[in-house]
Amino acid sequence: MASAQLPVLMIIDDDPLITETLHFVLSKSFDVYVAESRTQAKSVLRQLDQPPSLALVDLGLPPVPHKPDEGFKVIGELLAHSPTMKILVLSGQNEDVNVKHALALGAVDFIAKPCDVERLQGILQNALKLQDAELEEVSNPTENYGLLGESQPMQALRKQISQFADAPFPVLIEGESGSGKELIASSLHRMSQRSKQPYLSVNCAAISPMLAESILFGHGKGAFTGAANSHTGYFEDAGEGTLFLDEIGELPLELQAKLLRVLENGEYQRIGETQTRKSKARIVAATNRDLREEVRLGKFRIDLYHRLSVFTIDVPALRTLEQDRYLLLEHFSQFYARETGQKPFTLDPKAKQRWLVYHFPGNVRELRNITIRLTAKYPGQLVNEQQLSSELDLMEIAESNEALNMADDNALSNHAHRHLQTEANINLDQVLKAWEKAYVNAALKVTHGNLSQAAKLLGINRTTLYSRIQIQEEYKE
Ligand SMILES: Nc1ncnc2c1ncn2[C@@H]1O[C@H](COP(=O)(O)OP(=O)(O)OP(=O)(O)O)[C@@H](O)[C@H]1O
Repeated sequence: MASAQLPVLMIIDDDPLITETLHFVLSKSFDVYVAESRTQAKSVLRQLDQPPSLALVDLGLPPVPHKPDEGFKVIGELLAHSPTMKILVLSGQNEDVNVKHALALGAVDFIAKPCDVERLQGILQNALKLQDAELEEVSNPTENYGLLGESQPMQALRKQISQFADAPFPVLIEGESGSGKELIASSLHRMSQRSKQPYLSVNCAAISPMLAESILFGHGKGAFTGAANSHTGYFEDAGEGTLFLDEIGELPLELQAKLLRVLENGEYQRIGETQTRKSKARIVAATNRDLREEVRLGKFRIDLYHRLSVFTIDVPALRTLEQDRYLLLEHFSQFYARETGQKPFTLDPKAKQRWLVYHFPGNVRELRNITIRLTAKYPGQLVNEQQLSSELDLMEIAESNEALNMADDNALSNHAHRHLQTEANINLDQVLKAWEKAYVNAALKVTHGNLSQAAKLLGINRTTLYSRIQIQEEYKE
């Protein structure tokens, strides 16, 4: 019998040998749920009363088990479902680039297969302990409601929060994953005159579309099969407090109409009842999608978008917060050292430089996770640039290539610098050939294979282009 007291752990892996063994061993300490694919994981999540505290995720999952893409998507979806979940990657596909990308997406750590079960137990217990400490920190934030940062965009953000806290309109919070939207929603509540009233948070991505209406608005007795008693919904439970609708872009279209009505006049009905009720709750919504684009695609109602977006808070991405990256590092390295009974690590000057130019695609959540790993690996030690780089996402190089301005010497040399730091065994000839090939192919694509035009585009003559293509072909063979 699964005990309600045990923390919930979800294992997502398509290898039955792994899932069965882990289920057997870990069931003593965890309430274990297993899924073999991303689709199955979603349906298991929807059946659970409370989100899992922990997840163990394989990267290569069906329908493309030889690639990490499904695993990457699972990480995003799990965090969308429950932002405080601790996700560990358990993977045989431990090429650096994959593992680091998974970490940047929000996983706390990775464990290479085959894994030592005892070590795994320890890692899971440790993640759980940190999660408890983090939840406690959020419920007891000291200054600024836990929102750290002194940079100009953070100061502007705080000002906006205090301006909007008591405004009689909903607030829409837009920002990348891990940038602090949930923290901002709770700050809006705590700063408002409603702070003594309930603060309820519902993740629209996490509720089944079938049950969403009942969850939000409640139902009357006998409203549908299985509705033995009447039930209040979130709007009712929130009373005069704040209702935070996270991932609002995921709300089914039919419910968007009902939400619009509540926003317009506060009115709603429980399913199966004719009595109209009034909600006095303040609505705060958040999204990491571009809602204007969702409107354009017909997935989000334009009238609802206009209602929600009267007051919009645009949360800055961590990479735009300059020295805050360092301030957050200091804060979290102290925090995790304290929580794990270790001495904090410190970055040496070069590592510090690297930290300050890193892109942080997963924002503050990624920063926290990097800090957790560095605390575990280098307690009380000085971390050098190479040690730090091996914790950072390599895919940023691929992305930064796109934004590279060839005319800008600095951008090029920064790019080269990062490339050298993050990839072992670079061969300059191969790098240059790869660039040449990319340009030649692009020119041929743009000109639909017309050699003369492609040569013109590239600023070389036709025969030179022809011989370069031949060299490339020979090189390929
Ligand atoms: N400015 C900040 N100061 C301190 N902690 C922060 C800050 N911003 C974010 N965090 C922390 O980073 C983590 C991610 O933040 P949060 O869950 O609020 O992000 P989010 O934008 O809601 O992400 P998602 O879209 O994935 O749900 C949390 O642990 C949060 O406490």
